[in-house]
Amino acid sequence: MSGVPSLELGHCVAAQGTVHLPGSKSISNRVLLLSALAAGATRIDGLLQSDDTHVMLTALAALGIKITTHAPDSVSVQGVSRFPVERAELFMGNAGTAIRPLTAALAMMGGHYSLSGVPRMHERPIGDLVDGLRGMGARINYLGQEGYPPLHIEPSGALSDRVAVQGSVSSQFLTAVLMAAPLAVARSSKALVIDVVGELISKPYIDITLNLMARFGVTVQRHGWQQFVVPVGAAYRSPEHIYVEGDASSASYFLALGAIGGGPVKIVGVGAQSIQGDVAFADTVQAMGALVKRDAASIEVTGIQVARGEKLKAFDTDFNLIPDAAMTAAALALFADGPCTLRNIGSWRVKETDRIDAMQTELRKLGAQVESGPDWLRVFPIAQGGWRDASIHTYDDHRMAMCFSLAAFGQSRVTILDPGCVSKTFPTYFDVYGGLIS
Ligand SMILES: O=C(O)C1=C[C@@H](OP(=O)(O)O)[C@@H](O)[C@H](O)C1
Ligand SMILES: C=C(OP(=O)(O)O)C(=O)O
Repeated sequence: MSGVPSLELGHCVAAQGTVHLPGSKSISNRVLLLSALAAGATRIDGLLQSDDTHVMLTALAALGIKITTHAPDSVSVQGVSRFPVERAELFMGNAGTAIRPLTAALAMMGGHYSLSGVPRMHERPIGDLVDGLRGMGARINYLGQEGYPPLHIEPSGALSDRVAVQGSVSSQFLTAVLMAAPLAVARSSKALVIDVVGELISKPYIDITLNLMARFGVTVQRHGWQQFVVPVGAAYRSPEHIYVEGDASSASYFLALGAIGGGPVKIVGVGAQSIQGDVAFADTVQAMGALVKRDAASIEVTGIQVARGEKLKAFDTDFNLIPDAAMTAAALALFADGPCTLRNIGSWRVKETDRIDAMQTELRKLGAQVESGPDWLRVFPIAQGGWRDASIHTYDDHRMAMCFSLAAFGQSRVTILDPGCVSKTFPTYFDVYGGLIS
């Protein structure tokens, strides 16, 4: 798909089949970094192969980490207590899960590093993380605009045993400090107390972080969402083998396809035992009227209304806990029986693009009435005869491309521009999609 300027989607009436999900982006990038910082070697299977994991793998290799590839989705990482390479310029693409945790780890480890990304990455805030790290003694300078990458990191003196991190712009700042914390604990021989300032968003991603840190031998003491303590003696130990479960955000497109395309669509790789918050998107499609069956590691959706010629039920929902899968709900709203409101999604404005503006602009092209505010979006379904043919801009945002593939179930001709942008998290998305629809 890479390099293809556009993809015209045929009109679809049905979706049915089984999808084997690619590995979770959030888990893959966390596990890669934790393996690099752990005593011993870790074999990782089910690793996501995409732009976001590619930049993390490339950065770790540039830092001197030994990575052996067994198969495209299987690597072994030899952990270190200090990165062997003490001077490096690292390119982080547009991967929030790479640049933010690596910034914290590099700031606490010593060495001279610069981190940069694609132009959009230089518009995505990192100031709250840098302020927190500077507050504990790290030396970080901005190479461009204050508050945004690119950054330069220098070795610091003693690090304090207390750090405050703002949680209201991105949970990735807290994740970054948590994952790097054992490095600070090792240097100071004191527990590290992390205070969260402001209302923490996207909380389930912190659960992923704590779960994986525990699998690498570090148990964080947690006081609600306000304070986290990483104890004296905390040090990562390899669990030897980690299997990465399927990506729950990627699952959302297929859950939605099952709902609007009749199904059954079975998604293998995430299920009731998933550690990812985005599996809760199955509750959204269920509340909209689809039939959902959950097993430990799979979910099956049947769009029972489609057979009855009914529409999906409208919703008015706070999506703060699942900001990525929430975009799929905005696309599903086109097929609802009334206006659908997505609330508490302000973080959309600082992701791959301003997703509130982008969604509004592109949904309107199809004929939908859309309203929005600083942190909300309301989508009115498109009535019979109201659909318009449209070329959908994707703003280099993988989720825009994947969400708008659902519009092929409407009554217009839909063309996705720059479909290759799905390579950020799901390079084979349109092949998998093509195998389900008819
Ligand atoms: O920690 C993570 O793996 C992620 C956290 C979320 O970001 P925010 O915390 O910025 O909402 C999410 O949108 C992103 O795709 C992945
Ligand atoms: C926000 C996203 O990515 P990132 O990890 O770059 O923040 C996303 O994948 O929707």
